[in-house]
Amino acid sequence: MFELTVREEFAAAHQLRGYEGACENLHGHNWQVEVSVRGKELNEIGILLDFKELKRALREVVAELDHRFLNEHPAFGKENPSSENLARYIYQRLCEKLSGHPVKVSRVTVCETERACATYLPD
Ligand SMILES: Nc1nc2c(c(=O)[nH]1)N=C([C@H](O)[C@H](O)COP(=O)(O)OP(=O)(O)OP(=O)(O)O)CN2
Ligand SMILES: [Zn+2]
Repeated sequence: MFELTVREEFAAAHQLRGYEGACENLHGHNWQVEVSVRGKELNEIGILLDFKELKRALREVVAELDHRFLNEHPAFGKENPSSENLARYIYQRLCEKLSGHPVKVSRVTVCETERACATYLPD
């Protein structure tokens, strides 16, 4: 089994509805996103999935979030744009984009800061 990992970042604002504290107020983060995919079969030149393709897919997903007020994004109309929900959303969008490739998304980590991260791991 092989695992590839790529990273991206985006800047966005959010507020956590129902949070008892300052995080209920509008504020922003420079979010860091780390994504890993797994697969068993390498192609004829020894590649599981071209990093270029993986980075492109992640950039496309991140572009939908960058410089947005995340609470107004359709995915977060009801669910809070917490790091946990963002990680799951990015996982779901990446699965769609990578469906034609011989890999499975194995984890998505979203960090609000260097010291606070949430990871979504599919069952
Ligand atoms: N499990 C989660 N907890 C919190 C989330 C989250 O998405 N998942 N989000 C927040 C807020 O977004 C807040 O902006 C972050 O709060 P915090 O990490 O406390 O940020 P501080 O800079 O204030 O951290 P300190 O280390 O306490 O200074 C809150 N929790
Ligand atoms: Zn926050």
